[in-house]
Amino acid sequence: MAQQEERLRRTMMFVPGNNPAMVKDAGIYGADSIMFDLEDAVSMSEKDAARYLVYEALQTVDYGDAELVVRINGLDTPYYENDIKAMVKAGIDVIRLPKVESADMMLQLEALVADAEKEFGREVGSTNIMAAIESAKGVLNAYEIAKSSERMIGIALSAEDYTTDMKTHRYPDGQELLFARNMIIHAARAAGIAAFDTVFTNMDDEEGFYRETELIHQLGFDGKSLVNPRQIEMVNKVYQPTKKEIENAQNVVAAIAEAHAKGSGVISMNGQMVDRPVVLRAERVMRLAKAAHLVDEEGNNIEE
Ligand SMILES: CC(=O)SCCNC(=O)CCNC(=O)[C@H](O)C(C)(C)COP(=O)(O)OP(=O)(O)OC[C@H]1O[C@@H](n2cnc3c(N)ncnc32)[C@H](O)[C@@H]1OP(=O)(O)O
Ligand SMILES: O=C([O-])CC(=O)C(=O)O
Ligand SMILES: [Mg+2]
Repeated sequence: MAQQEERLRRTMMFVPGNNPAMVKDAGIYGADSIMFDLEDAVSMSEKDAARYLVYEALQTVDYGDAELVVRINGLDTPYYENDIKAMVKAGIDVIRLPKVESADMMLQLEALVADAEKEFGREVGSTNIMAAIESAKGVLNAYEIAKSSERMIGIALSAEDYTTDMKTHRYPDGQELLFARNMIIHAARAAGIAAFDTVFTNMDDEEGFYRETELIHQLGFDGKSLVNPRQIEMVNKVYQPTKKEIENAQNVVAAIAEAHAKGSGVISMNGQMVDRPVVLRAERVMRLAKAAHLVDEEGNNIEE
């Protein structure tokens, strides 16, 4: 199982790699992860220019605490090798491979990333990878893909290509994605990595975006791929814990700290057994509450 430090990944925003203004300002909106796109947002004639622009931006722009991700071109294109070299050289945090259908594809990526790390003097193993699943075959192989490499931090559903492969399209109720979403969230959880839901492309349908975000939050996804900064606030709102959840988490964290101080791992709180899974859930609630600025670094409430 890939053991990566868990960080919040509620919002992973696509930024077209050929758009200098968007690339330069991508850090100001507060996305947890910024995903520069070299693939489908970039036309064939601009592939080299986009790679160069993103490479330069990674050297010069301060993106703060955001995780930096790049979606490279697929393994069936003439571009992916140059993409991998340039992005590893620039020190990208995560390489996202699109249209992944098998674990072998991730192993191919992993080998090229390791070669590039050696070539450019980066620490071997320092570049993380993730897979976007965009076909029936990819969905059926989701678990093999998810556990293919120690470098894997997550898998994402890419529903635009997936629904095309399935000979359907996207509907408002999302029924056509139920199987894929469930496969992906199970594969990710079983492999101990993050699960990302797909983009929502109708910028004028706020209600639909809210409903979809509520659904994927309920299913257990870590977050969503986004196409527009306006979507960030809504996702953060859905992922923000309630006052009651925070209070309960604060009590659990305090109680377990006290128990540990006395050398015990299990305690009872208001007649309820508190053990490791309860503590892990409470710690996640506290991370989400901190990210939403509802509690401070010590976990104390911040007054509104
Ligand atoms: C199926 C797939 O593969 S999806 C992934 C590939 N697609 C993409 O990457 C598309 C990314 N998104 C976009 O290009 C745009 O958001 C669009 C075309 C969807 C909508 O564009 P607009 O209607 O112009 O967006 P909007 O009016 O909300 O833009 C507001 C501001 O946010 C900026 N912005 C919009 N989208 C992004 C983005 N994805 N990344 C960074 N900045 C962005 C705009 O430049 C604008 O900045 P400004 O106020 O300084 O001029
Ligand atoms: O990863 C995403 O959600 C966007 C994408 O490529 C798709 O839907 O095909
Ligand atoms: Mg796609």
